[in-house]
Amino acid sequence: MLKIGVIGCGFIGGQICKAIDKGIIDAELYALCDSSESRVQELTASLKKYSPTSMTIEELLQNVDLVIECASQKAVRLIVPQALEAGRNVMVMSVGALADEELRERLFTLAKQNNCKLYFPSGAVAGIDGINSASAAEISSVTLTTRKPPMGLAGAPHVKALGIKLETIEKETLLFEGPAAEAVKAFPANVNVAATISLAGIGFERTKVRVIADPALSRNVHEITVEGEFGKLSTRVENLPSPENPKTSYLAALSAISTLKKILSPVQIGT
Ligand SMILES: NC(=O)C1=CN([C@@H]2O[C@H](COP(=O)(O)OP(=O)(O)OC[C@H]3O[C@@H](n4cnc5c(N)ncnc54)[C@H](O)[C@@H]3O)[C@@H](O)[C@H]2O)C=CC1
Ligand SMILES: O=C([O-])CC(=O)C(=O)O
Repeated sequence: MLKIGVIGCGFIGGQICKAIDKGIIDAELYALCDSSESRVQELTASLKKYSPTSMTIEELLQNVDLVIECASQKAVRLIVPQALEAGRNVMVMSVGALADEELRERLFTLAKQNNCKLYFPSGAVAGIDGINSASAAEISSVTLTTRKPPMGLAGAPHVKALGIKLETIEKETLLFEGPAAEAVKAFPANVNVAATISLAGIGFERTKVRVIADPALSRNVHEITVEGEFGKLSTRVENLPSPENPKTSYLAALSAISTLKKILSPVQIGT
């Protein structure tokens, strides 16, 4: 049975572990790692079937078949190269880290050299399947418009750097417009989806992103528009935010669970 190690025991990590524990994913939950040991202990206590071992990153990488990163972009830089060098397959949630071209090339090269798989779930958006298909021909433009309740953008470097007072925003306000390469640095915990879209489509420089704070919203809304030789594609999701971490949408955790099911299934549906 596939041995899984989860790095990051927050909302997404918790949902993945609970899905394995309930038997929704036919794999063994072997190890957990978090910079906060109390998070590991709380999550372990909530499980019924498995009692995964709390490990350091180095121990975890030596003991599992599949490493799941659901921690932070910083953690991707630290963990994923080591995991690939150790010959492990890796699922990455903090995809924004791959806006760094040097890191991206290094990870893709290591995956190839070590015969490993790197998985990037669709996350909180719909339409990655269509972008994948469309990219088999020319794509001329890709735009992501992300709207979140203002406090769902709290702590973002862009918000801090510009001194934006999110609590005083009274109407829909455009906070950022620019390439995905800049968006994922400006909002590292809000638009990882822009990185996934860039990887699937036309890259981090040509993918355009708009981030809007809207006090009228209670959901995280992501709209994608793609034009190319295939025609035009538009998607819109209205995501319920996680009650534990309002920056993250529930769909993002479900996409990780769904990707795990796909990895384990002999039947593959969708691009
Ligand atoms: N690809 C996508 O569509 C989406 C990606 N994300 C990203 O996925 C990641 C996880 O999201 P959530 O579960 O909502 O976050 P969370 O904040 O609920 O949990 C993250 C956990 O990782 C731990 N952590 C952080 N850095 C670490 C490190 N270097 N080593 C070990 N543990 C570390 C934290 O202590 C925390 O327990 C975040 O980076 C988030 O931005 C979130 C939503 C959508
Ligand atoms: O969960 C979401 O709505 C999107 C998100 O935070 C991200 O892509 O980083």
